[in-house]
Amino acid sequence: MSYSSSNATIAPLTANAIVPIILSTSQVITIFLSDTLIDVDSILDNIYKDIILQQFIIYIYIISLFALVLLRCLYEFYRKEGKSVNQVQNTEQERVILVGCQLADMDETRFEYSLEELQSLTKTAKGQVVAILTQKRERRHSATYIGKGKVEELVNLESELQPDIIIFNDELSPSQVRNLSEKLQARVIDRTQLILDIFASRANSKEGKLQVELAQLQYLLPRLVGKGLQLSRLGGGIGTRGPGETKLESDRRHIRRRLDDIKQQLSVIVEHRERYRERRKKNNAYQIALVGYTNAGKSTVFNRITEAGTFEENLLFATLDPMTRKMILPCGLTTLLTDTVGFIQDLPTALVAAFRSTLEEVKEADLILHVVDSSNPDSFNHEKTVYEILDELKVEGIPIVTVYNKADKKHPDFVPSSTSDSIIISAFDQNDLLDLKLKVEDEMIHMMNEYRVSLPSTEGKLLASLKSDTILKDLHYNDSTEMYECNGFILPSHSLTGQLKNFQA
Ligand SMILES: Nc1nc2c(ncn2[C@@H]2O[C@H](COP(=O)(O)OP(=O)(O)OP(=O)(O)O)[C@@H](O)[C@H]2O)c(=O)[nH]1
Ligand SMILES: [Mg+2]
Repeated sequence: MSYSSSNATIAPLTANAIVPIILSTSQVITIFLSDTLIDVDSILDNIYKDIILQQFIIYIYIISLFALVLLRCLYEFYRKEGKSVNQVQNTEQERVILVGCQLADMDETRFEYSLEELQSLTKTAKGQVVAILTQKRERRHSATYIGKGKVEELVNLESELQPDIIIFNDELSPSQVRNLSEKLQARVIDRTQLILDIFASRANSKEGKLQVELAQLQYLLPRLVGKGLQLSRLGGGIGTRGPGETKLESDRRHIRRRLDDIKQQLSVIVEHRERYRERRKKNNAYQIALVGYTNAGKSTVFNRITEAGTFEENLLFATLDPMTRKMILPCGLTTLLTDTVGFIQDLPTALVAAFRSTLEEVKEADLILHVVDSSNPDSFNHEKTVYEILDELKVEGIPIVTVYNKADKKHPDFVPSSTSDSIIISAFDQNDLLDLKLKVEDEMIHMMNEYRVSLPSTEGKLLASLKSDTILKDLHYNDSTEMYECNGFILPSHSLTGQLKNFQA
């Protein structure tokens, strides 16, 4: 490090040693040069000033260095503290009591599966189930969901187990929530709120966040009691999480304004998505959609046949945003595969509405791959639920292949029940995935028209398109005619169809 002055360059740490030498020699220099052009005193004055300035700068430098080190230490200390506080918050699970009401027309196993599912949902929302309380009733109690005696039982259980939250297995009416909350200390939420909460913590894209917020506000609006009620809902644990930074605390009027705003923003995104879809259609892309019950293994299949990086986890609703990737079939044909949000029994209507635009992708598909988890004892009902939701979304006339997944741990009672074409695979088995691709190829051929053309060698571009855009079954060069003889299958709507007519064999 060096210090520069107008007269000299002096290393700061040697400056003090130089000063006495300069002082002792200054008189001699003054005698010799007294009558000369150089004023030695003024030179020495300047040197003194430089040295004082230099020392001042060194002190400032050392002080700043200390301050910086101190600040860094404080920053590191608080960063670590903050992290450990967050870690505790993340790992600290909320204690949950689940409450279910089995109606007379609901069979025992169905009810058990729905409670198991509620447990999985609670686990996904990072809750810890400490007790499950159930009751059989003709119909749900209009004021408190479960009967009076059962509510008393719940109150006692609550004082014994001290849960943070009590989750009811069905959607509660606003008055049921109110009445139950009056009797219970813990937060009362229903299945819908739990699902909305999971969606809120999963939403990544702008569209996903807006859709979840829309669903949450639509759920909240009829539940606001009184004008101007404040809902301080953020940061309170399960059932209180909002999408992104948006606060869910406000009055009705504000919520309505926000709803309009979200709808407006979503319509812009939907328009963009539609344009994108049109473009894909124009490019003759063959579109395949993966649909299925949550946790069936859609993203796992998607990742392994397209080598994309979609979030796959043994949690419900791992995927919220649809994702599309290229999938090349063994015949060389390029298709577009879309992974979608999982379905669930009693999917909150607000969510179905909010995710309608996302699921529009499915309506546009040429083929649907319906993934079913064959290891789940309730797979039959899962399949049924998916069909019901597809009906609700008005997905009609699209061929469906049922993909029974998780064959490696198939449930002993599992029997394929699909009336559509089906295949049993394990997403972890490469051969099975190849079989799935061949199955897709087969399905496509059923929808295609056969063509036979003879192409002159000058039609290299068309030949390349036939390879990537159609299923080219046979291609050979005929020496005598000097033509390429091609035989394959093409979608009736494909733009190449017209061109091929000119070269029909
Ligand atoms: N044993 C076995 N596990 C599988 C198979 N396919 C998927 N899984 C597991 O099932 C779990 C759920 O898989 P995902 O691919 O996230 O399921 P998903 O259908 O995309 O779920 P959502 O996004 O929630 O709708 C993960 O733990 C996967 O590892 C399979 O063939 N065999
Ligand atoms: Mg997924």
